[in-house]
Amino acid sequence: MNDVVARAAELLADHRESIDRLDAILIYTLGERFKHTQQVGQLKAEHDLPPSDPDREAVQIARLEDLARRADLDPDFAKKFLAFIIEEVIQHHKKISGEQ
Ligand SMILES: C=C(O[C@@H]1C=C(C(=O)O)C=C[C@H]1O)C(=O)O
Repeated sequence: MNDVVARAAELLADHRESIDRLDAILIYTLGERFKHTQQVGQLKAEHDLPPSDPDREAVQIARLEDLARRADLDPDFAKKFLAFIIEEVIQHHKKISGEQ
């Protein structure tokens, strides 16, 4: 292996190490987020509140789009990512309330 190829392999390994570390942060962060949303689901079920809250979601989407711009992340991607997570949360809330 020449020096250039060896250096590229080193850089690749460094990037992959960072990616693995950040993926772990994402997973643990999502785990924490779901613990809170499960508690919200319990509260909603106990007080007969609907599983979804579109007004709250609109505020969250606007906030995340703004954060994404500041973080050099595509705001459309941030919006789709949040929508994907919220959809899963709403399914959990429906299950908790016995609606599903
Ligand atoms: C967690 C809630 O329930 C739903 C899920 C949300 C979320 O995952 O952030 C946001 C709004 C609701 O549609 C909530 O009402 O706060």
